[in-house]
Amino acid sequence: MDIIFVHEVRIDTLIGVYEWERQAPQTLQLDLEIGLPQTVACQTDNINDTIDYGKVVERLRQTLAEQHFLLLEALAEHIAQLILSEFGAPWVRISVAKIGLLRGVKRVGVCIERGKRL
Ligand SMILES: Nc1nc2c(c(=O)[nH]1)N=C([C@H](O)[C@@H](O)CO)CN2
Repeated sequence: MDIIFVHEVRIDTLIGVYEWERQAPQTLQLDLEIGLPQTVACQTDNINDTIDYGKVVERLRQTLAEQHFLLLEALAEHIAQLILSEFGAPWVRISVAKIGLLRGVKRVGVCIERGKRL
């Protein structure tokens, strides 16, 4: 299975379990690995035969402007299901991190995998 990766995507969104976190957006850093359903684009050189990572990032920004979550886990699950269903990927790994939230910690977050590696 071939994999498209999109690393260090920064997106501002309302996220968090505490009231103060729902007053102002926080910057999240996302890393995505997306399994490709087929390898045909390697031969055809055609964007229509693969998953366009530009469209993935655009869709991420759109959905996180519209939907807000309490937990990083729920946000990661939402993104994973969106990529599996809308982009036809068989497998995804999604990491979502808050930056500089805890003193002395660069990033905190979650990483989930969904679907099947072909
Ligand atoms: N496993 C998790 N732990 C925590 C989360 C989370 O989303 N997943 N969130 C918080 C708070 O929102 C935190 O970011 C603010 O102090 C705490 N722990």
